[in-house]
This record gives sequence, C-alpha cells and structure tokens, in this order.
Amino acid sequence: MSDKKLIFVTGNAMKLQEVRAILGQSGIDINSKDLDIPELQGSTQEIAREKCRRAADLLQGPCITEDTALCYEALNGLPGPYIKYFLKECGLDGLNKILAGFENKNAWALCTFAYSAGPGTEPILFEGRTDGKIVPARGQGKFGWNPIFEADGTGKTFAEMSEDEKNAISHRFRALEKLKVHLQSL
Ligand SMILES: O=c1nc[nH]c2c1ncn2[C@H]1C[C@H](O)[C@@H](COP(=O)(O)OP(=O)(O)OP(=O)(O)O)O1
Ligand SMILES: [Mg+2]
Repeated sequence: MSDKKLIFVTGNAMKLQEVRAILGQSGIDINSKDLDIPELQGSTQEIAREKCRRAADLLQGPCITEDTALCYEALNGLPGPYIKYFLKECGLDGLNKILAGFENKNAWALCTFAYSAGPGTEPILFEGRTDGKIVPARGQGKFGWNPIFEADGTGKTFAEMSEDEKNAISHRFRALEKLKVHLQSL
C-alpha cells in the first residue's frame, strides 16, 4: 500500500488539506480526483456507500470517498447529510435560526469515510463523531459550518481553533484513525 497512491474522490479542497495533515507521517499517500458523483437521499451510511460504489465504478479501481454531516439533536439528526444545501441556502445565520424554537442546541459532526477495493466490491465505512453545540458564528469562516460548531469541552468553535487543534479532536480525525488502521492492514 505504501508505494501506491490511493485516490480520494472529493471536490472539496479543505477536506483534502485536513486529510493530508491528519495522515501526516503515516506513510499513506493520497491523490485526489474531483468527480461529480450524485449523492442520494437516505441515511448517512446509505449515502456514503452509494457514493463510494459509483466513484469506484467511474475510476475502475480502488478509492475512498468522504461524507460530512452536521446533525442537530433537536431535529433527530437533521440536516445531517443535507448540511451542504442547508448551508448554501440558509447561511450560518439561518442554521442558527432553525433552532430558535428549541432550547436544545446540541449537535454532532459526523464524518463517514468509505473505502472501496474496486468495482463490484462492497464499500467499507469508517465513522468519526465529535459532539458540540450550534452557536452564533465566531472565528474565521474559511471552511463550511466551522464558525457555528462549538466542540464540547473546548469553549471554541472549529473556526476559532488552529488547524492542529481542530485536527486533534475532529470528526474527520476520528474517522481517519479507523481508516488508517484498515489501510495499513492491506
Ligand atoms: O470539517 C468541516 N467543518 C466545517 N464544514 C465542513 C466540514 N467538512 C465538510 N464541511 C461542509 C462542506 C459541505 O458544505 C458540507 C459537507 O458536504 P459533503 O458532500 O460531505 O462535501 P462536499 O460536497 O463539499 O465534498 P465532496 O466532493 O467530498 O462530497 O459540510
Ligand atoms: Mg458532496
């Protein structure tokens, strides 16, 4: 595995940057490819599996894909995998206002990596979760919903953290810890 680059199918440059930073010295080298893969509606796991299957079919080879969900406790886990479109249409302010009628501002960030060994194989999922709450935007708004997610026990939003601080506790870091073990066993 070490001399072969694995393809991470994503259109998101920030995801790629964090994945490379977290994998750091592990010897796992990632190349990326931006393919337009339809993302179905359903559970985070169904969406993740189907996206990876389609990416492997298009690439005709092994690959990883990643889906990020932002789940509100008061909404039983929604917007969840649909957060990209909620963020685009409602903005950070709207993502706060959605919770105006609820006292419960708890939320969790969920990262799901899917690994496919190639077309015709069933993707394997690796999930990581970070708990926190939804707050009015604070910090540098360079990446998605970072400014409105305050991670439990830190007093900081992801946007107020350095890259290293976020990458030590993030949903993505926790999912990659599991993916890493799997890749190193191949
Ligand atoms: O750690 C994060 N901190 C803040 N925001 C984040 C994070 N990770 C993803 N995000 C945003 C990007 C997108 O608005 C949505 C996930 O949507 P999602 O479909 O998984 O990402 P995407 O379409 O940008 O990239 P891809 O080509 O890999 O599907 O949440
Ligand atoms: Mg996407």
